[in-house]
Amino acid sequence: MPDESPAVIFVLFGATGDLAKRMVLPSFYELAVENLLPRSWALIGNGRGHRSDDEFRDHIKNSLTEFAAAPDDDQWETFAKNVHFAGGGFTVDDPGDLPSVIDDLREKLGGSVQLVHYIALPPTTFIDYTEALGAHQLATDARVVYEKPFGTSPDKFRELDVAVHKVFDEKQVYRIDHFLGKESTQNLHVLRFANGMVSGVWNREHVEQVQIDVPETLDIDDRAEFYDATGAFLDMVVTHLFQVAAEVAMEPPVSLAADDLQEARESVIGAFRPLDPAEVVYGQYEGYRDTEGIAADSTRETFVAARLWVDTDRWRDVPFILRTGKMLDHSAQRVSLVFRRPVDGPITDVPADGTVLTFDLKGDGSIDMTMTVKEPGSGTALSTGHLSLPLDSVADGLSPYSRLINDVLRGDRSLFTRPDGLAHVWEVAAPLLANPPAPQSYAPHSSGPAAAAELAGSCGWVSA
Ligand SMILES: NC(=O)C1=CN([C@@H]2O[C@H](COP(=O)(O)OP(=O)(O)OC[C@H]3O[C@@H](n4cnc5c(N)ncnc54)[C@H](OP(=O)(O)O)[C@@H]3O)[C@@H](O)[C@H]2O)C=CC1
Ligand SMILES: O=C1O[C@H](COP(=O)(O)O)[C@@H](O)[C@H](O)[C@H]1O
Repeated sequence: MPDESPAVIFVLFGATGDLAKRMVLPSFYELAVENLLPRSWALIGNGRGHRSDDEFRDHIKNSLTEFAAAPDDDQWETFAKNVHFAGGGFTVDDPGDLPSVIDDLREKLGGSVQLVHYIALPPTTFIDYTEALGAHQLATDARVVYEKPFGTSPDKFRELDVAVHKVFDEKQVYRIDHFLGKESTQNLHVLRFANGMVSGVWNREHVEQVQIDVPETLDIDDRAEFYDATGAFLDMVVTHLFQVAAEVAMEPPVSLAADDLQEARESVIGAFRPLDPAEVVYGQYEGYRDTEGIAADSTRETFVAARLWVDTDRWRDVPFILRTGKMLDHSAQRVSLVFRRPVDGPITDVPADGTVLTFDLKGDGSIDMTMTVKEPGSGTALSTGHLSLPLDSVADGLSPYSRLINDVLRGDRSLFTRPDGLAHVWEVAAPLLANPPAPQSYAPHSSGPAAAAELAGSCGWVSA
């Protein structure tokens, strides 16, 4: 960043929490080490309790050691000098220590200062903290980042949206969905629009179905209370999987400028058909109810598979099959376009999953192609072959959270969600929330309920 960029004061609400230690703090440190922060900056952690600056610095150092890598001594010294803690909570009636810590830092940093508020708090508190930011004049010209989920039901979404816009202008708001920050997710539009060979086949004429498949081997033991109140559908589908589906389904944006890209992605969500509960399978892994903190009669889903339809000329009648769940037999984050088999010509016995373009979103990401080829040797038997382009072979990328926080600092909103898109998300979700199917039990470390396999039809789940 050039030297003339304004100083940044980054206020992390929920600084003592799980997300902060696993993602936000290590990412902020990564930006510092990569020289992607402005020349002058300060990080303020906020919480209800009191901690000294040094205690908070130790907390960050431990988080880095546990979730990233132990910091280099010199780099850590430079970083730690800019870190502060403002305790005592933050409410409309009592702002605690935060305003005075910000005032001191404004004076110390001098010149123009960009305030960035990162709300890494339980979603039930988003409205209170938003109102407090307004009440204590900390919203003017600031940027604010909301963690997901932005709302927990159609009504709660609307309430939150109104509360946020009473305090902030839409241009100040960054609703984060870290799946949009993944390298491979961004290649869904770059590969498509930069390669005529790909853009020409990105439609219903050539694509039989789209699969967005995010199985996880993880359990929920560390987050039992959050998970039992949330479930797989809200935790993963209305958030990450819908945004990724929109990345696949969008029409070409006017340009890749932030507003155009965001407009293309968010507006196609308006064409998602409300989910039909008959096309959704819920599952719960055996043993879930024995977890500490989970009610013995919980019907919370730990697995979802759903068929989504996108009613545009490009995608009409092409199923988008979404799947995610905990305690499954493998972990993956794959978006696959399964291509139609040739309808005429000399080769008719091509397997249903014989031509598949896959974007692997996990880690550094890769783009993979499965193609039907001739089995080596005599005869004309068919086989399938795979090509893989690991994205770390192209360039070193930032982790998704670092990438998105960097975008906030640069004022680029292209990879953040918009309220019109989210309003549609909740309309799509509403029939299922009103009438959820009973979860079917599945064995831990299996592929989930058998009924989910049927949703994928003759192709099967291509990442299985
Ligand atoms: N954890 C994860 O893996 C992910 C989390 N998220 C989202 O990030 C946000 C934060 O999640 P996470 O860090 O897990 O949450 P935590 O439950 O760890 O809460 C974060 C912090 O918020 C403060 N807090 C807790 N309850 C309240 C309350 N009722 N009022 C005010 N402050 C409170 C606590 O800090 P103190 O006691 O110091 O005040 C706590 O350390 C959520 O919106 C979540 O959905 C998104 C993706 C992944
Ligand atoms: O937001 C969430 O995402 C993670 C999976 O994403 P990853 O990229 O961090 O692996 C998921 O495990 C978690 O339940 C969910 O809250």
